[in-house]
Amino acid sequence: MVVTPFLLTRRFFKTSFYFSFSTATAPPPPPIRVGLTESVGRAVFATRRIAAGDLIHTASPAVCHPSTTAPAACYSCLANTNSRPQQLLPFCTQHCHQRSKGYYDVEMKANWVAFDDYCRTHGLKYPFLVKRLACMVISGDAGSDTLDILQPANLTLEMVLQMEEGFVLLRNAFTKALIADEHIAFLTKQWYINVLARIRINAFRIDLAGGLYEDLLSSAVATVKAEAAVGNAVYILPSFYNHDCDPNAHIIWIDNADAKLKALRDIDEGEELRICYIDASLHRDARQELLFRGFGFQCNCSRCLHGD
Ligand SMILES: C[S@@+](CC[C@H](N)C(=O)[O-])C[C@H]1O[C@@H](n2cnc3c(N)ncnc32)[C@H](O)[C@@H]1O
Repeated sequence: MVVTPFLLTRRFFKTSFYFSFSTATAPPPPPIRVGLTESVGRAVFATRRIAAGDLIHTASPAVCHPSTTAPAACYSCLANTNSRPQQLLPFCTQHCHQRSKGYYDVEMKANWVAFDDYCRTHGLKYPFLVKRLACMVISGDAGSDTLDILQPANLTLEMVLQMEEGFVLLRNAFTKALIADEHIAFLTKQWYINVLARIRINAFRIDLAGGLYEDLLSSAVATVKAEAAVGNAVYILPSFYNHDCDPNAHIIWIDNADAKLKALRDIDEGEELRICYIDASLHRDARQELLFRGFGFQCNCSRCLHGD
């Protein structure tokens, strides 16, 4: 595999603070770099040897949203709110309440019954992430180009047609709430479809390991098996990790939507870091089918190539 350097754009620097080397007190940069490959687009590579079990880096979501079946999840960070004071709900702490104020106030101005019904009737979860991002853009908490750097999914005409209905309902909710035209100028059908196409490939389903973490060294499998997802999130740097059915890294969540990327085994300098997007214990055909339906690619990892 030939690797060429990947030019990090200004936007990437803005959204991924782990690559900022500006101050003497800043934590050391993570031992990785993003490079371009011939066969799978961009990929993450180790810049030094990483030992099994090491924390490679952490990442905060660019956008996240609790699932409708997780009423106890903090509306901001997805942590469990069960033991929090009533007045803080739907947030877990004053900190989450404060940092979400901008987009939450925007969201509270609109009536979401029609939009939420549309999502529920069609069993859709990703439009909630678009709604959250749209509120963040309107409040100034995020740029409308936040996810542009991520790889988009190839969409069928049927998918686009279904998205159009969601777009109309989202835009109507804002216009009926009298949000000024100039604040929703970004919210075009094309923007909505572009964002959803990126979310489709790059969103992670969040299952919190909580106190069970010590038992979860192989939690790449454990997390995809768990049924009770607290929500979904999109990250920038973790989105550059490619998939492998025998991964050398995994992504886990302990108490909230902040992701931890950990090494599953010793990794050499220059080696590509890959995580598993699905349940690696499935047989080859089932894995291939899931990856093709969910992410639109035929897996070229060595397990699949060897028919394992
Ligand atoms: C989350 S992105 C990973 C980063 C991506 N390579 C990029 O350039 O942004 C997932 C996409 O990477 C590619 N990919 C990841 N793992 C792959 C694999 N095992 N085999 C083939 N393509 C893969 C597919 O195009 C997939 O849709």
